[in-house]
Amino acid sequence: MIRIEGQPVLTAAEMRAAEDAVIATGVTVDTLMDRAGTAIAHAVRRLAGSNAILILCGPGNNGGDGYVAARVLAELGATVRVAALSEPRTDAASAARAGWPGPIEALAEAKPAPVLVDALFGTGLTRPLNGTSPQTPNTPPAKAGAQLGTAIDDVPGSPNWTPASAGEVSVVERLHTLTTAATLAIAIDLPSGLATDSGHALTTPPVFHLTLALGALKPVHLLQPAARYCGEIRLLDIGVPVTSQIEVLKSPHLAPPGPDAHKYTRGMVGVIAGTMAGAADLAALAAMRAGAGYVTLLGDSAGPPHALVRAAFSDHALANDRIGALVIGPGLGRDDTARVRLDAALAASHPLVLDGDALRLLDPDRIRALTVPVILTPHAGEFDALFGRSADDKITRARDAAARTGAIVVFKGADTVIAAPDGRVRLAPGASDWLSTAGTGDVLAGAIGAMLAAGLDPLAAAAAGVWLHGEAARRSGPAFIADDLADALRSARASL
Ligand SMILES: NC(=O)C1=CN([C@@H]2O[C@H](COP(=O)(O)OP(=O)(O)OC[C@H]3O[C@@H](n4cnc5c(N)ncnc54)[C@H](OP(=O)(O)O)[C@@H]3O)[C@@H](O)[C@H]2O)[C@@H](O)CC1
Ligand SMILES: [K+]
Repeated sequence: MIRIEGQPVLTAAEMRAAEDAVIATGVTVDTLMDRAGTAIAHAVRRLAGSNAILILCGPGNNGGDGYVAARVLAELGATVRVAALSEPRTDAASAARAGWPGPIEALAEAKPAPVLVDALFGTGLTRPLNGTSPQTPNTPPAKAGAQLGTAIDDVPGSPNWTPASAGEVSVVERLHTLTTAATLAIAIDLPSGLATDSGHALTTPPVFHLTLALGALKPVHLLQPAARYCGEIRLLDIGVPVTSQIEVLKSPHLAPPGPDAHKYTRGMVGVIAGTMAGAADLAALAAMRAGAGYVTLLGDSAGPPHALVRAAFSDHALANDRIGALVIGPGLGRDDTARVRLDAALAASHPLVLDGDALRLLDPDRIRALTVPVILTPHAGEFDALFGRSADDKITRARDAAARTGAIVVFKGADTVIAAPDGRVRLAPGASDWLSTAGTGDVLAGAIGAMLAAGLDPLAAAAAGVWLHGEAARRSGPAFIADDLADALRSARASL
């Protein structure tokens, strides 16, 4: 099981193309399914210990993976049962089922087990589960002592098999019931019911403890609301080479200051204050805690720390060519003073982090006309206001916005998407729900400002800022306030 940091993320079509490329070299689908099922079996065996396992198999290749996993688990000595939704519809899944020597129960009648493995639907689910299965398999006739090793003629599709006659079963209801009854629920590739690429649920699945992604991560594992159903995510290698412009965010390489460092070599950040001075204070504090050597706050400010250099807002103060990044937007306001300060900031030719009210005062064309590196940090409301609403998925929207403005776009949320104009994307996994409190966005803007001023390229700066922010939140536990979060950036940075 591979941890997900830094891993490429592929859409369903890209994953199929990667598999097809391997198949074109002479490797069969059955071989890939065998690798997938075997990897699943070993992972499940490690997690399940001696607990009994129930594997739910669907009609496609996701179900095929389930049959292979069942066979290998049985060979490994595990107590394993299989329940099927319907007949296999692919040759590979049929072959996999034929390789399972035990009985196959009807999903409608299967009793729970302590460990539940969902191999009903994977990347092939393209429409909602309508709640009923079209071909409910009948329970095979029970033979005395029928356990593992039962003859193959007991399974659906065999001469002894009789199709369902006892009505339809609600797939979704059975999945929920059996998952809830289990103490460990594992989804194969993705929880059944979720769309692979959009982050949406076609049908609401239960919440799993763990999802074993096959061959590569997919957007479903990172985008909300889908990701919250996946639980922990681990990647299983199935020998399919994959590359993508989209990667999971990973911890940044941030070198500590060298012996010849001084405050300016570590990066000077200018933060522009506005009507709500506290927001700019938070951004400035965050820039300092993230490691900036010198932070100056231009405009009215009152709070600590003493290390923050305060100055009146002026074109002269803005013209300081030591400033490596300007942060503008937190608490800026939208009045005439705010517009004057924003115009001056855009004219000052420093790399920019544009947040909050700055995003409300600008339009995409004006951002596109800027010649300095620019990082935008909109939350969903600011994003909609700037780029318009759209039904597209969050990755597509962030990419389009980056291409349109020429800026790095940090589309914030529980599933922050960072997109560059050249199409590269970084996806931040599993943000703390406690980040939903005032001022945390200001902290992010400041942290990104520190990274930009330190000389990281804009995508790396945005990614490093988001990572530090997420790690600081994780370290802060529950019920922190934005001031605590800014302070915790120090410990997040120290953990690298
Ligand atoms: N390709 C490879 O090399 C490898 C792939 N691998 C594995 O394959 C998985 C993808 O397999 P897959 O493409 O067969 O799709 P899968 O998710 O099993 O389901 C499709 C089936 O469900 C049906 N169906 C769809 N919607 C439905 C609905 N609402 N209600 C009812 N039925 C519905 C659909 O029917 P259809 O839409 O054609 O009518 C079709 O029969 C992938 O996640 C990974 O686990 C690995 O083994 C490695 C090698
Ligand atoms: K599944």
